[in-house]
Amino acid sequence: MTEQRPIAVLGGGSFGTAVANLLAENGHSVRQWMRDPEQAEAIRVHRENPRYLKGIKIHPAVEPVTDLLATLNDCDLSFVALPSSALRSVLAPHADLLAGKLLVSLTKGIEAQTFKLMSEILEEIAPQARIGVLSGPNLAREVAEHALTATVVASEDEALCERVQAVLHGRTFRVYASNDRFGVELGGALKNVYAIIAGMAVALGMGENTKSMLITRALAEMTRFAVNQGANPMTFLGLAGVGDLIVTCSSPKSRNYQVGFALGQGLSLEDAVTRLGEVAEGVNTLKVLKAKAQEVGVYMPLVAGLHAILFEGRTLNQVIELLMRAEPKTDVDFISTSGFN
Ligand SMILES: NC(=O)c1ccc[n+]([C@@H]2O[C@H](COP(=O)([O-])OP(=O)(O)OC[C@H]3O[C@@H](n4cnc5c(N)ncnc54)[C@H](O)[C@@H]3O)[C@@H](O)[C@H]2O)c1
Ligand SMILES: O=P(O)(O)OC[C@H](O)CO
Repeated sequence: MTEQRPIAVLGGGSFGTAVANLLAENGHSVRQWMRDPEQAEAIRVHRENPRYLKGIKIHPAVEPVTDLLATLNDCDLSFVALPSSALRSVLAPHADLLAGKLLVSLTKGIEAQTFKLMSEILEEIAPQARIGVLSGPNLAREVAEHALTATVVASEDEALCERVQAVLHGRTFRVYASNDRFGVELGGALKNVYAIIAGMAVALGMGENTKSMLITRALAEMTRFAVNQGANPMTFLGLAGVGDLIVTCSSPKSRNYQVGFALGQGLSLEDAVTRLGEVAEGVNTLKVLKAKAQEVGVYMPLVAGLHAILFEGRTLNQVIELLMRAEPKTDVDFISTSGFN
């Protein structure tokens, strides 16, 4: 059923645009808020977002807007697709408008100073709001081009999940539900770090065995950390865990993978990020995750290895030597090894 009130999408980047189009194609009227009036005007006139999703037609029911206050007033359901570095500063000044509203974060990052996930920030800013997250193997361009795609909406609020499924579910976009908001959101944030490593491995010409080892050991690390933080490890077997890890570690369309690929080609981190010109959340996540893993005593050798290369002056060969010669471990953490002597 078509919603009476418009639905808001906050963020003028590639994923905000892809989700705004999906909502509009499902018959909803959409206000896509962006900070840049010139970008809004360009979309209004040309019906395209050339900087972020060149070649994708923007549906007539998507209205680009720059008045955040009016947008939050007019809409009771908002999808938040802002970079993690901007979410708090954009929404905190409007906290009083958010009580009772439905806020769904699409952002896959961790706040640098607090180690908070985006829905935790939303909760802090707007304790009276109803909060959820959407995460999964969802490359924006493929979503916009109608590649068959699945995602997960997660919240303790079942009615919120049903509403998101109702507005977003469509012919090419399938929305599964979960009540593990923390696990789903953590999966989306953590996988970005491993996509950088995977991109590097490809640029360096590493083999298929290596790529498979990387993805599988990444999943082991992510899950180990998540369990330490109180998440349900089973969530990591789903779309928002292994699903998103696979797509981001295998696709040159992923920005995090692209940063890793550029690093593997010999670019500095600064040049790799500049060349990308879009958000690659994994760079910040790597810094905060390395510190957090150390603080809570979780063994994350891939995270530590990438951090050592990018921020501690270690060479790739030194790190590979360390990783490969590390003390042998058991394969899967959560299987009892009591049968071993
Ligand atoms: N692109 C994808 O395939 C994809 C898929 C799923 C989730 N995500 C997540 O969505 C989030 C947004 O990513 P994206 O791909 O849309 O980013 P993007 O790089 O395509 O665009 C970022 C947008 O945010 C805007 N922005 C930056 N700082 C801002 C600020 N202070 N105030 C207001 N707007 C600001 C930019 O102007 C731009 O419009 C990220 O956390 C990303 O991990 C992206
Ligand atoms: O382009 P990336 O690396 O931000 O990844 C996009 C999505 O998160 C993939 O699910």
